[in-house]
Amino acid sequence: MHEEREVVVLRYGHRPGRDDRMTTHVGLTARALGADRVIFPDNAGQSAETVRDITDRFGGPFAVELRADQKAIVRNWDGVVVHLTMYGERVQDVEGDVREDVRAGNEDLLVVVGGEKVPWALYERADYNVGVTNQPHSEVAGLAVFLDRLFDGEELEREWTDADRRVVPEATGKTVVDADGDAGVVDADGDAGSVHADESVD
Ligand SMILES: C[S@@+](CC[C@H](N)C(=O)[O-])C[C@H]1O[C@@H](n2cnc3c(N)ncnc32)[C@H](O)[C@@H]1O
Repeated sequence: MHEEREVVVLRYGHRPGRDDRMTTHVGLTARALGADRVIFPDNAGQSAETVRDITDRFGGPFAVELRADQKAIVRNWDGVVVHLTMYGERVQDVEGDVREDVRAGNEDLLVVVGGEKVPWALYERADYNVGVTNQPHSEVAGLAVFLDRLFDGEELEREWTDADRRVVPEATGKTVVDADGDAGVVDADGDAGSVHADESVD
């Protein structure tokens, strides 16, 4: 369901230090699983840098924005707003309606994931409060399952543009090649060589 409509992930709230890794992973997951853009709070500059760096190396298109006005972004969003929360309606019950709303209205979609407590106004403004199970877990897991449901798995087939490097899927080993495919082998940090299971396992 991609076409020209934008799917944007908003990370609502960020505690520097404590949330750095989680916020970075929200961005990486948004990118890997088909969103067009992530918006981080403006105190999450380090996470933004990491996600941009991965996009430069492994491809896009994917945009990262830092914004101070989280409340206003949600309030003024011109399109559909989904808020992921353990208290929401079951994803399996509403995923079709969300897809239909986005398609029918040719609307952009904002997917909001929280960190610490989110304001009640977000529950009220959201067109859908969606639970990926009604059990407490993590924004990264919730986002991954929601995006995969939204795109019906099609995001797994996505092609990447402007990548420096590409992972070669294989049963065993860690091979990363130039994106052209033929200009030598690099490892994930950009050094020459490939890493196989007998040499190193992270
Ligand atoms: C540490 S949790 C906070 C849990 C919070 N009490 C809540 O409202 O979901 C941080 C974020 O993870 C996401 N999350 C946690 N459990 C979820 C679930 N079962 N379904 C969807 N999203 C979830 C929500 O976006 C939440 O804001």
